Amino acid sequence: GKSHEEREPITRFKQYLRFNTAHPNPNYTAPVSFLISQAQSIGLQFKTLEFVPNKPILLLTWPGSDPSLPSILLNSHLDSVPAEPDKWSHPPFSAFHSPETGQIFARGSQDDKCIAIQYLEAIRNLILVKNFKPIRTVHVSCVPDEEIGGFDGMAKFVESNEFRELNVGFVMDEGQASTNDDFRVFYADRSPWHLIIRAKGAPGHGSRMFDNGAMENLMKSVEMITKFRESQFDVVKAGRAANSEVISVNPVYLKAGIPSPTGFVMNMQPSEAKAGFDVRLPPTADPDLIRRRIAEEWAPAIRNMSYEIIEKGPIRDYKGRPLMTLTDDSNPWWSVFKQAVTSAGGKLGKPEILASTTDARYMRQLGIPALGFSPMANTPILLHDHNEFLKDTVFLKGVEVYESVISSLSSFVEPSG
Ligand code: MET
Ligand SMILES: [Zn+2]
Ligand SMILES: [Zn+2]
Repeated sequence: GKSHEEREPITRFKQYLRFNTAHPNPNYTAPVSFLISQAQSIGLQFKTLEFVPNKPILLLTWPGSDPSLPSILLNSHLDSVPAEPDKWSHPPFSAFHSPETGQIFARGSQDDKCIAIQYLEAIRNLILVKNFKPIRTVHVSCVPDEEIGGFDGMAKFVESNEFRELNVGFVMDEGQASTNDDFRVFYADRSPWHLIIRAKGAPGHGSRMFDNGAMENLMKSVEMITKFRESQFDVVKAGRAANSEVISVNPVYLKAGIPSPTGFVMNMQPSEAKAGFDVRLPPTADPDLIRRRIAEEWAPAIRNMSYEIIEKGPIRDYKGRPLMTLTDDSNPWWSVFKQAVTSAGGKLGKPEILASTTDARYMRQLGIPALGFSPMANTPILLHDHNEFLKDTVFLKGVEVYESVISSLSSFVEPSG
């Protein structure tokens, strides 16, 4: 059996997982109070910033001995995507802990409540057990609304004086689980667009065949988009690129038809139809090419189509460069990070582009190097999925890895001269 001490980090993880932070109505107040009480018990400084009412940003600070050096920021988000409880084997905010397998089931267990608690547990051990003193100041930020684009969260934070005053030199943010022994590390995210295409057309009797109906117009577009999607996916299936290195265009909704009390009117062809797509662009993709394709092929005005592209955040940094952090010897942070993972007994896979998107893009936009990392090896990738879980042993190993990473990053002083 495990000692009481060993179980405590798990207890705190489960407590944090039990706050219902799912959109569209995430509870931010309770988890922020909980994290503040954790920070107080370790002796960290804390403050909350509210750039938008009821969207708190929690900032915890562990002052370094040389506050003139750029600081380290460890970021995570407070919010979660929704869950469909009926489709889960345990309620998504119960943090059910299986005594047989050690799996802890909860929405947010992988994405990304694990890292918030791991950061704090690692810092707790460094302060209370190892009596470690950082040279650089270490900040932990817990931000709202990442899952809906971060506009009222990280996007506001990075524009603030409070952020500038932190003088952040290097950022760690969330990554993704690994299904093998290696940990994964991410140097860039794909940029998300929401694409909505609308078709208009002649209405008519359900029995009639005619040209240019709204459904026909929309479905022609859906076919073309499907072909494009297949062309990208074929590159992945042929092993010539990773999922995250191609452009994905996935249909997420279809809306058409004339509602009736029992469903839809079946003998009328509607005059309007629309479809929504989640589009993700790798950092080096040319957004203008895809914009042109949308205008000319996917939603051409000549087929009575219109469209809306909602760009969810920046795609280039302040100098117009793709949002990427270097993972070679020219970036000293990379070497320090890599060495720290290795010395904790971890193995790192080849640095990757993240298929999804994180708040790290807002900091990369400022030119600050940021790596995505969630130390979960031998774990199925369950973010945004049913029955999201993390094993207790994997969680605890992650705490050890962060102890090494945080102590190394905060001790790193660039050789002078
Ligand atoms: C609309 S921004 C997207 C944020 C979310 N983490 C995702 O990758 O889907
Ligand atoms: Zn996340
Ligand atoms: Zn997510």
